[in-house]
Amino acid sequence: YGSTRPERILAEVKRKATRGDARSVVDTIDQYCRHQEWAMNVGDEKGTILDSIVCEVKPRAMLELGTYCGYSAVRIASLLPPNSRLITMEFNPVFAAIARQVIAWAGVEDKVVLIEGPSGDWIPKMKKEFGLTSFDLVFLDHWKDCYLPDTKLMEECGLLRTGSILVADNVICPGAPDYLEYVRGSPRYESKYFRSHLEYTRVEDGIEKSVFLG
Ligand SMILES: O=C(NCCCCc1cc2ccncc2s1)c1cc(-c2ccc(F)cc2)cc(O)c1O
Ligand SMILES: [Mg+2]
Repeated sequence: YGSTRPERILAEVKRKATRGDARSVVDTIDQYCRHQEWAMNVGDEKGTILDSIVCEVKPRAMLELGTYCGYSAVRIASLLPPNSRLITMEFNPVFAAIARQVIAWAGVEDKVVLIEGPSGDWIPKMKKEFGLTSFDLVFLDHWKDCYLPDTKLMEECGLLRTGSILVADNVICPGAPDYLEYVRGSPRYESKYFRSHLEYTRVEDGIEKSVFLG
């Protein structure tokens, strides 16, 4: 019977990573996905860029769109200051179920809230549901053609404040051309491209960091 790739990643984490050690969970997934089977985690190279931005911003309230197996949620949560929280959103219930277990194994479940469902449904509800005023940092790593509409929706719902930072994965591969054009062309954003590679490959990819100017 065929297990799914996320199930095989979880099995590897339970076999090789130390419970409660977020770093070992991240390293185990990177090793597995580099040497056994590729998977769409942000990965070690782009992950280091993400880490530096999380450490610089020290977000109290952070949103991740696209959880997958929980790799970046664990990476981010392990760097969050006390009393801060990552809300991570996953559309696919199979991915969400695996991610919950990966997040628990890493011992970061008290910093992470995983919500299931489509971003378009959730974004308008988030202020009320979570008693939020705005997000300090948003990591976009979900459907690439949703980056732009969801960014506009977050603006409309007042989830971004002057200084809120958007970090977008995969702006080259698979690519988010309409999103890039928007954040780079809009006077309401100050955008910067961090050149890197598609996770576990030599293919060019990159991360776009965009500061909302209000
Ligand atoms: O699609 C990607 N990631 C999104 C998965 C969609 C998950 C969603 C989450 C969610 C939450 C709320 N509302 C709606 C949605 S939809 C993705 C794909 C590649 C890639 C690159 C080269 C390839 F040859 C093949 C795949 C690499 C990456 O780093 C990715 O992130
Ligand atoms: Mg990605």
